[in-house]
Amino acid sequence: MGERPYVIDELISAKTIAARIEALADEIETFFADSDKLIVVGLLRGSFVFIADLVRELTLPVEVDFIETSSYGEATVSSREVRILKDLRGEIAGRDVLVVEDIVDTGHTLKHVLHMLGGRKPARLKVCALLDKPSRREVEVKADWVGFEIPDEFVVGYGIDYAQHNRNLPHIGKVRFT
Ligand SMILES: O=P(O)(O)OC[C@H]1O[C@H](OP(=O)(O)OP(=O)(O)O)[C@H](O)[C@@H]1O
Ligand code: HPA
Ligand SMILES: [Mg+2]
Repeated sequence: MGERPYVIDELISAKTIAARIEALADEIETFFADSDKLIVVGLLRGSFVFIADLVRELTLPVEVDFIETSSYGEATVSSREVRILKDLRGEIAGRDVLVVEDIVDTGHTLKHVLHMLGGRKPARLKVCALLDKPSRREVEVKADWVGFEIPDEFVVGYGIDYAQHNRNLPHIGKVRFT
Protein backbone atom coordinates (compact mmCIF):
# COMPACT_ATOMS: atom_id res chain seq x y z
CA MET A 1 0.00 0.00 0.00
CA GLY A 2 1.42 3.41 -0.96
CA GLU A 3 1.18 6.65 0.97
CA ARG A 4 -1.91 8.82 0.59
CA PRO A 5 -1.20 12.56 0.05
CA TYR A 6 -0.74 14.41 3.33
CA VAL A 7 0.77 17.41 5.07
CA ILE A 8 2.49 17.51 8.46
CA ASP A 9 1.40 19.96 11.18
CA GLU A 10 3.80 20.57 14.08
CA LEU A 11 2.62 19.06 17.35
CA ILE A 12 5.68 19.23 19.64
CA SER A 13 8.68 21.46 18.89
CA ALA A 14 12.30 20.29 19.05
CA LYS A 15 12.90 22.70 21.93
CA THR A 16 9.99 21.34 23.94
CA ILE A 17 11.21 17.77 23.37
CA ALA A 18 14.74 18.64 24.52
CA ALA A 19 13.48 20.26 27.73
CA ARG A 20 11.26 17.28 28.52
CA ILE A 21 14.12 14.82 27.97
CA GLU A 22 16.26 16.68 30.50
CA ALA A 23 13.51 16.26 33.10
CA LEU A 24 12.96 12.57 32.24
CA ALA A 25 16.69 11.88 32.53
CA ASP A 26 16.75 13.48 35.99
CA GLU A 27 13.93 11.20 37.16
CA ILE A 28 15.49 8.08 35.63
CA GLU A 29 18.85 8.90 37.14
CA THR A 30 17.33 9.33 40.59
CA PHE A 31 15.51 6.01 40.28
CA PHE A 32 18.59 4.08 39.10
CA ALA A 33 21.07 6.02 41.27
CA ASP A 34 22.30 2.86 43.04
CA SER A 35 22.70 0.90 39.79
CA ASP A 36 26.11 0.50 38.24
CA LYS A 37 24.87 -1.80 35.52
CA LEU A 38 21.98 -0.21 33.67
CA ILE A 39 21.30 -1.49 30.16
CA VAL A 40 19.35 0.95 28.01
CA VAL A 41 17.46 -0.96 25.32
CA GLY A 42 16.13 0.93 22.31
CA LEU A 43 13.36 -0.47 20.12
CA LEU A 44 14.38 0.03 16.50
CA ARG A 45 13.80 1.73 14.39
CA GLY A 46 11.55 4.43 15.81
CA SER A 47 13.49 5.07 19.04
CA PHE A 48 16.89 5.76 17.49
CA VAL A 49 16.68 9.55 17.85
CA PHE A 50 15.10 9.51 21.32
CA ILE A 51 17.59 7.03 22.79
CA ALA A 52 20.49 9.05 21.39
CA ASP A 53 19.28 12.22 23.11
CA LEU A 54 18.19 10.47 26.32
CA VAL A 55 21.44 8.59 27.01
CA ARG A 56 23.42 11.79 26.52
CA GLU A 57 21.45 13.36 29.38
CA LEU A 58 22.29 10.44 31.72
CA THR A 59 25.49 10.65 33.73
CA LEU A 60 25.30 7.21 35.35
CA PRO A 61 27.19 4.40 33.58
CA VAL A 62 25.06 2.74 30.91
CA GLU A 63 25.32 0.07 28.27
CA VAL A 64 23.24 0.44 25.11
CA ASP A 65 21.60 -2.42 23.22
CA PHE A 66 18.80 -2.70 20.68
CA ILE A 67 15.87 -4.87 19.70
CA GLU A 68 14.25 -4.42 16.30
CA THR A 69 10.48 -4.86 16.17
CA SER A 70 8.03 -4.23 13.39
CA SER A 71 4.24 -4.19 13.33
CA TYR A 72 3.12 -1.21 11.23
CA GLY A 73 4.93 -1.72 7.91
CA GLU A 74 3.59 0.86 5.45
CA ALA A 75 0.26 1.32 7.23
CA THR A 76 -1.14 3.71 9.84
CA VAL A 77 -2.84 0.88 11.72
CA SER A 78 -1.12 -1.84 13.73
CA SER A 79 -0.97 -5.34 12.26
CA ARG A 80 -1.15 -6.49 15.91
CA GLU A 81 1.49 -9.00 15.01
CA VAL A 82 4.79 -7.98 16.54
CA ARG A 83 7.81 -9.38 14.74
CA ILE A 84 11.23 -9.44 16.38
CA LEU A 85 13.68 -8.73 13.57
CA LYS A 86 16.75 -8.41 15.79
CA ASP A 87 17.28 -9.50 19.39
CA LEU A 88 19.56 -8.07 22.09
CA ARG A 89 23.24 -8.77 21.75
CA GLY A 90 23.80 -9.15 25.50
CA GLU A 91 22.39 -11.10 28.43
CA ILE A 92 20.09 -9.23 30.84
CA ALA A 93 19.60 -11.77 33.68
CA GLY A 94 20.15 -9.98 36.99
CA ARG A 95 20.73 -6.64 35.26
CA ASP A 96 18.73 -3.40 35.41
CA VAL A 97 17.03 -2.72 32.09
CA LEU A 98 15.43 0.46 30.76
CA VAL A 99 13.42 -0.02 27.57
CA VAL A 100 13.29 3.14 25.47
CA GLU A 101 10.34 3.43 23.11
CA ASP A 102 9.27 6.26 20.82
CA ILE A 103 5.52 5.74 21.10
CA VAL A 104 3.04 3.49 22.87
CA ASP A 105 -0.09 3.29 20.73
CA THR A 106 -2.16 0.07 20.77
CA GLY A 107 0.43 -1.30 23.23
CA HIS A 108 1.05 -4.54 21.31
CA THR A 109 4.74 -3.82 20.65
CA LEU A 110 5.62 -2.89 24.23
CA LYS A 111 3.59 -5.72 25.74
CA HIS A 112 5.31 -8.27 23.52
CA VAL A 113 8.79 -6.92 24.30
CA LEU A 114 8.18 -6.72 28.06
CA HIS A 115 6.90 -10.29 28.09
CA MET A 116 9.95 -11.47 26.19
CA LEU A 117 12.47 -9.54 28.32
CA GLY A 118 10.68 -10.29 31.61
CA GLY A 119 11.19 -13.99 30.94
CA ARG A 120 14.95 -13.45 31.02
CA LYS A 121 14.80 -12.43 34.71
CA PRO A 122 16.29 -8.93 34.72
CA ALA A 123 16.75 -7.32 38.17
CA ARG A 124 14.51 -4.35 37.29
CA LEU A 125 12.67 -3.81 34.00
CA LYS A 126 11.40 -0.25 33.39
CA VAL A 127 10.14 1.66 30.37
CA CYS A 128 10.57 5.22 29.18
CA ALA A 129 8.37 6.24 26.24
CA LEU A 130 8.53 9.64 24.57
CA LEU A 131 4.90 9.57 23.46
CA ASP A 132 1.82 7.86 24.82
CA LYS A 133 -1.56 7.61 23.04
CA PRO A 134 -3.67 6.09 25.86
CA SER A 135 -6.96 6.48 23.94
CA ARG A 136 -5.80 3.87 21.41
CA ARG A 137 -4.72 1.15 23.82
CA GLU A 138 -5.86 -2.39 22.93
CA VAL A 139 -3.82 -4.28 25.54
CA GLU A 140 -2.95 -3.20 29.05
CA VAL A 141 0.59 -1.92 29.29
CA LYS A 142 2.13 1.20 30.81
CA ALA A 143 5.40 3.06 30.53
CA ASP A 144 7.02 4.09 33.81
CA TRP A 145 8.10 7.44 32.36
CA VAL A 146 6.25 9.24 29.57
CA GLY A 147 7.42 12.36 27.75
CA PHE A 148 4.08 13.50 26.37
CA GLU A 149 0.53 12.17 26.28
CA ILE A 150 -0.88 12.84 22.83
CA PRO A 151 -4.34 12.64 21.25
CA ASP A 152 -5.33 10.05 18.67
CA GLU A 153 -3.28 11.44 15.76
CA PHE A 154 -0.82 9.61 13.52
CA VAL A 155 2.50 11.27 14.30
CA VAL A 156 5.86 11.43 12.56
CA GLY A 157 9.31 12.91 13.11
CA TYR A 158 12.02 12.61 15.76
CA GLY A 159 12.63 9.02 14.64
CA ILE A 160 8.99 8.13 13.93
CA ASP A 161 7.92 7.29 10.38
CA TYR A 162 5.00 7.06 8.07
CA ALA A 163 5.87 4.37 5.50
CA GLN A 164 9.57 4.88 6.36
CA HIS A 165 9.50 8.64 5.68
CA ASN A 166 9.89 11.66 7.98
CA ARG A 167 12.07 10.00 10.64
CA ASN A 168 14.56 12.86 10.16
CA LEU A 169 12.14 15.67 11.09
CA PRO A 170 13.59 17.37 14.22
CA HIS A 171 10.13 17.89 15.78
CA ILE A 172 6.99 15.76 16.21
CA GLY A 173 4.29 16.47 13.68
CA LYS A 174 0.87 15.04 13.01
CA VAL A 175 -0.11 13.68 9.63
CA ARG A 176 -3.12 15.37 8.01
CA PHE A 177 -4.38 13.56 4.93
CA THR A 178 -5.36 15.96 2.14
O1 LIG B 1 1.80 0.41 20.49
P1 LIG B 1 1.85 -0.09 19.08
O2 LIG B 1 0.53 0.04 18.39
O3 LIG B 1 2.43 -1.46 18.96
O4 LIG B 1 2.78 0.92 18.25
C1 LIG B 1 4.02 1.40 18.68
C2 LIG B 1 5.16 0.85 17.87
O5 LIG B 1 4.91 1.00 16.46
C3 LIG B 1 5.99 1.70 15.84
O6 LIG B 1 6.94 0.80 15.34
P2 LIG B 1 6.86 0.13 13.88
O7 LIG B 1 6.28 -1.22 13.97
O8 LIG B 1 6.23 1.09 12.93
O9 LIG B 1 8.41 -0.04 13.53
P3 LIG B 1 9.49 1.14 13.41
O10 LIG B 1 9.88 1.50 14.83
O11 LIG B 1 10.61 0.53 12.66
O12 LIG B 1 8.84 2.29 12.70
C4 LIG B 1 6.57 2.52 16.97
O13 LIG B 1 7.92 2.84 16.70
C5 LIG B 1 6.42 1.62 18.17
O14 LIG B 1 7.49 0.72 18.30
O1 HPA C 1 1.32 7.59 15.44
C1 HPA C 1 2.16 6.81 14.94
N1 HPA C 1 3.00 7.21 13.94
C2 HPA C 1 3.92 6.38 13.39
N2 HPA C 1 4.10 5.12 13.74
C3 HPA C 1 3.31 4.67 14.73
N3 HPA C 1 3.28 3.45 15.29
C4 HPA C 1 2.34 3.50 16.22
N4 HPA C 1 1.76 4.71 16.29
C5 HPA C 1 2.35 5.47 15.36
MG1 LIG D 1 6.93 2.63 12.07
